[in-house]
Amino acid sequence: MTNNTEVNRHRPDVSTFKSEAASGKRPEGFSWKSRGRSFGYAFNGLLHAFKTQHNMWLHSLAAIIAVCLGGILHISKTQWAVILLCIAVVFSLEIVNTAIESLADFVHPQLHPKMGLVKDLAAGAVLIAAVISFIIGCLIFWPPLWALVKG
Ligand SMILES: Nc1ncnc2c1ncn2[C@@H]1O[C@H](COP(=O)(O)OP(=O)(O)OP(=O)(O)O)[C@@H](O)[C@H]1O
Repeated sequence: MTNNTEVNRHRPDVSTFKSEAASGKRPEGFSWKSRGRSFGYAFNGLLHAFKTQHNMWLHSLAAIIAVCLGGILHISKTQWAVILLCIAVVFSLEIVNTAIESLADFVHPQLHPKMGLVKDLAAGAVLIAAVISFIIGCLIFWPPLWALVKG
């Protein structure tokens, strides 16, 4: 369940957005300023997910372990690419899951079987990515780790 106080604390200041909308400035053409602002909003979402989602901490721990093992075991460039892709997919899906949870809580704060199913489905997507990533990690790290242990 998403904490509303946390949501409000990290929500971007939308006054600029509102004033632009009111003055009919939006949609605007390309500008580095608006791209920078857009990047700021995305970064804000990331920060919110890291601060409020305990699963993000677990994913971070797993990612740090994987990166350390990759460095220690000198895995190949292709293996690095696969590991980094796994990390990106798990983090991205967790953030999408958080977005769906927030939306569900906002649209329908009361308990409803459909809302429960929506959240279960989003959580299922994260679970698949995390389990498959774990298996990929084992496939990549186990052989060199075993060789290191055996001496
Ligand atoms: N509004 C709701 N109606 C019905 N069932 C719900 C509702 N909200 C949550 N649930 C059920 O409770 C489960 C957990 O929901 P919650 O929002 O706490 O997600 P979580 O992933 O466990 O929490 P967190 O985001 O803190 O890790 C859902 O997967 C769903 O089965």
